[in-house]
Amino acid sequence: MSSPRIGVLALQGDVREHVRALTGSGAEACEVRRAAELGSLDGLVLPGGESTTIGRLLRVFDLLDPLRAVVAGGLPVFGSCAGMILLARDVIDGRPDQPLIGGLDVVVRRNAFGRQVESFETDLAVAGVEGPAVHAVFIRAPWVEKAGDGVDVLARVGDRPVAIRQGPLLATSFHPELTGDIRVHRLFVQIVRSELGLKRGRS
Ligand SMILES: NC(=O)CC[C@H](N)C(=O)O
Repeated sequence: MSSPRIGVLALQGDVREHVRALTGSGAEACEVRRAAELGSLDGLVLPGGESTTIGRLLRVFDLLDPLRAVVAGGLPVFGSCAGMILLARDVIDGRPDQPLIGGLDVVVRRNAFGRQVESFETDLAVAGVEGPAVHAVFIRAPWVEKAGDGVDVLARVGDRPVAIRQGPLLATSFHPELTGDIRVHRLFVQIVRSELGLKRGRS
């Protein structure tokens, strides 16, 4: 089977790490900066970084509406950390006017784990990821405060969802791209492949 083509939004954040993890998961990965590049993609990753900065750059580069359109059109998207915030329908403790792409029926709390533990690491069981627990790195991470019925929770810290899926959209509060364990990226590539299969079946 040919490799799915997966873009990584490359305005700010840890782009190279995602490209590496996607390539290791059997995808053809490319950096994306312009709306014209979205049309050729089978999937997209929104990296971690700073959601307010990425949001501002989305406006500057006229990417906000094109991204909303591809999400509404069913493109599989994986958002990690800041990427999860961008996919949310609303954010608590965001900056005023912070632009979101939306798509996931969730409200997230930005910088949710608080100052004293802004960054921490823990091992998590993630539904859909086989084998040992995933070592999860949280850096000023959000959590999911409210989720609609269509959202599957794949992992929690305490009772807070930190990995979720809604159809072709996947999001984690943590950074699977930073650990060298590419199983979450493999899960996303699987989602992309099965969406491609569905699309072919329909056409
Ligand atoms: N590591 C991250 O992506 C941090 C997210 C950041 N706190 C934000 O609001 O976007």
